[in-house]
Amino acid sequence: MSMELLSPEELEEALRRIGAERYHSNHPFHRLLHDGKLTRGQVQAWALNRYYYQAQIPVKDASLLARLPTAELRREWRRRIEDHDGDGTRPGGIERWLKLVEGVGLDPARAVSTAEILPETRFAVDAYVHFVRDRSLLEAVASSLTELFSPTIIAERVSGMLRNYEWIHEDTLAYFTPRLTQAPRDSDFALAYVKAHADAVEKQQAVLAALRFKCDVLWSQLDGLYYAYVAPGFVPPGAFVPEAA
Ligand SMILES: O=C(O)c1cc(C(=O)O)c2c(n1)C(=O)C(=O)c1cc(C(=O)O)[nH]c1-2
Repeated sequence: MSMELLSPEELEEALRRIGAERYHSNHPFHRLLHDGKLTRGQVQAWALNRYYYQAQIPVKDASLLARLPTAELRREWRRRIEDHDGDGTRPGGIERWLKLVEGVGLDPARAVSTAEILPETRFAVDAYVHFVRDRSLLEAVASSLTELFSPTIIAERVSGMLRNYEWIHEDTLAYFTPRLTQAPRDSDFALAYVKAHADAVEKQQAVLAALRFKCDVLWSQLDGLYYAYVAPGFVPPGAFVPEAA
């Protein structure tokens, strides 16, 4: 790996290469999900586990927000929290994810309790929250950059799932529609921040490592789902067990 100072454009290219190699769009569970190869119980397991990620996103954003030094930066980041928590009148992402859980046939209270999620989900999501809390502000911002790649996977997932599961309807997947505009807005801001502030070799290397870490957070959640619900199918004690189809 070269350890030269990259131009901002080269840094962006290096970040995008990490996404091309490591983003969870390359995971076999994602393919099975959008190709219609999963049973309803397996899709339920995905929705139930992914809820924990959704629920912790504003928690990690609140810890990041607290460290931003200016009103302008805080205003920008605050929007992310509102997107997920809602404003008391319009539902936010957490509430919309619960509609998805309900839409795939599970009681949303089972997602909210988090009692039945996989240990991999809990460890990976908690590691993300702790990373953002404990690392530099620059690394924390950089770890959100997987969102550069999410519009593509979301478009793939939504069209694939609507095409391939007759029991999934458009309103079930409504969670994802606002993400297609929120994610580019958020990641454009984070990318500009990172390109402006990663002005030394060590900072650039830390930024690249932060994005690799975050790809691992997403990847290991799908690994957990695959191991428990696809093959070999070892569901950890206490975790969600799909009803027999
Ligand atoms: O559907 C997806 O594949 C996907 C991926 C990601 C991501 O790349 O972290 C996020 C989301 N969705 C998402 O809905 C979301 O709100 C979100 C927030 C963040 C973040 O790191 O701050 N990532 C993501």
